Amino acid sequence: MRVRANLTCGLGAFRLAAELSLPGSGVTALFGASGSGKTSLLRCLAGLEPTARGYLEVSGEVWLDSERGIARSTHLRGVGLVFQEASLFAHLDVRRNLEFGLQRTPVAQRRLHWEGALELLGIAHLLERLPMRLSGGERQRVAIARALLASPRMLLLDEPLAALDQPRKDEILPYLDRLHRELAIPMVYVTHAMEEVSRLADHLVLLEAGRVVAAGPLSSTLARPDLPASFEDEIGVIVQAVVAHVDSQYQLAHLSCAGGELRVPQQGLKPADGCRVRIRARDVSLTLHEETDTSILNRLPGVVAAIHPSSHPAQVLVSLLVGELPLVARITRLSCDKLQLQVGSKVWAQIKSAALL
Ligand SMILES: Nc1ncnc2c1ncn2[C@@H]1O[C@H](COP(=O)(O)OP(=O)(O)OP(=O)(O)O)[C@@H](O)[C@H]1O
Repeated sequence: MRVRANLTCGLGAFRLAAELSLPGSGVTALFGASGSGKTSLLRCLAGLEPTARGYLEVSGEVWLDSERGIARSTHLRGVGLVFQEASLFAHLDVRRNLEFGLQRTPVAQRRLHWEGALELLGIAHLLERLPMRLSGGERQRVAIARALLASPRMLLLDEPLAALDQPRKDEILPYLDRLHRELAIPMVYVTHAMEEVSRLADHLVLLEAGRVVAAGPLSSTLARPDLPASFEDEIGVIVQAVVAHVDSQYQLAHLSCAGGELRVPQQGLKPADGCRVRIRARDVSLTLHEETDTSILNRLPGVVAAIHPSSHPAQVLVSLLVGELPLVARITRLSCDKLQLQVGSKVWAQIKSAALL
């Protein structure tokens, strides 16, 4: 199961040209600045863009092949769409909105059933409410459930959290996490919020001016030192970790990961919980010996794997291996020379900030 695409489309002066190979399940994030073409690409996948040309194959089915005159319409592609504003029918209660999703798919082709969708999105208690009596987060959960009840072959989400304030985002993110774990269909998630990408995505596509400038598994793509300058602040790694224990006196969670132990401010985690941590290159500094007289808690021994130029001539990006954990540090070229760093140098990575996602 894969998504293979080689798409172009022209919208006024803007031209999208995207070649992609995405996994057949899990979340692919389309990330890029405003106007980079994220929504246009999503619309091409959905069959909503009449100027789309090229080739698109999803899980072995050809949805678009301009050379062979194939252009499957949106409703035959079987995509679920969720937009920034939940487009529920205002005059229908939640139950009838959901039934609308369900009725779009014949019984024999239904893969997610009523109870399953209600449970997955935590909306069973909302069935009798009208959309105007739901919070923004609840509305989006209903919109996602409605899209899923149509048993789509691909779920496309266009900035589903962008219209929500932070508490509503925090309310809905755990449900998106569950979708991600429990659904076996590809999900494509458009956002310009790196926190959402880091938390939810398995695969990342970076777009700039209508082009794919990098694509691949989330952490290795973000760790690439050759990302265009506009993405340089995002360079770093996403670490998979497990809570080893929680220090209740200092409210720190001790996390075990491939590189050793990390300590991060506790956020309701329990021992054995899995979590993700984002460590940006700009938050990692290097020393030759372990510095113990420092406020920085997270200090890990590693070996320099590569040194790359950065988009600013004053800086370099140093790729490290801390045990089996790759890390990237952005330091000045001057410091790199002063510490005489080279491939194989032993260093201590000081992590100034590790964001729990
Ligand atoms: N129908 C249209 N006609 C002309 N230009 C369009 C049309 N739709 C989009 N564009 C242009 O195409 C470019 C890409 O737009 P798109 O919405 O795909 O970007 P985006 O990355 O999703 O941006 P944002 O994050 O702001 O939503 C923009 O410059 C936009 O102005």
